[in-house]
Amino acid sequence: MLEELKMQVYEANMELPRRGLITYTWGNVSGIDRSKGLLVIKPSGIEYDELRPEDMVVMDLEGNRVEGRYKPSSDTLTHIELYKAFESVGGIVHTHSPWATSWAQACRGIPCYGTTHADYYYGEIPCARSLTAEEIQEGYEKNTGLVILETFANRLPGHVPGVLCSNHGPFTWGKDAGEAVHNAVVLEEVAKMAYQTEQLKPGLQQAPQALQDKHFERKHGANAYYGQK
Ligand SMILES: O=C(CO)[C@@H](O)[C@@H](O)COP(=O)(O)O
Repeated sequence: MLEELKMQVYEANMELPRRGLITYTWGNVSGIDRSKGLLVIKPSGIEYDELRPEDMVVMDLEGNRVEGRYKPSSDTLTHIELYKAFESVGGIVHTHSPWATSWAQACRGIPCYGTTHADYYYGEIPCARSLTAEEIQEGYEKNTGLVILETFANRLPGHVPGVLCSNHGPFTWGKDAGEAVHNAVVLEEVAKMAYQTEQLKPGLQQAPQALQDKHFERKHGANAYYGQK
């Protein structure tokens, strides 16, 4: 079942160590088939160099395993909350990539200091609030998804394709698993640049709004013209 999606999700997972976003098994990628209401996700805790396409786990949106010999990623219920709320999203990534995770551990959103950021993320990349002790003890992974959704109450997931979870790490998404990985790579680069920018100039303001608007619009707006559009 879902052989093509399994291959896509497998390849997207394997891109994480190639891009230096993963140490050991610290991350996961999923993709969804909306017509079937099923998602495919990496199994939990299996070393990347042992992973095979057929090891990907098929889940329904209620959190039941539909196919696969392994247990799914421990973050599956977070992915499910995001898929349920963000209808345009087709792929999700979670990593502990060090620069993005450093901002998450500082419980800080990443300000938009330049056009690299604005080309992909419109405005600050937010940091979701910390979970309460009760939210951690009961339903932790689902609640991680719910606080991300709280953070997006007044944001569009298509404008800001990622978030930081306080004291934890980043989640990113996209139209499919490959685009979600692309956005994870960009987030890591932008997190590094923002840190270095603040070292060079503490107290800096975000990039001018007109510049942020121009760079986001020319790639993603109704009249986008970046590349071969
Ligand atoms: O946050 C954590 C562990 O603290 C997980 O995201 C990470 O180790 C990946 O777990 P899975 O192998 O996907 O279950």
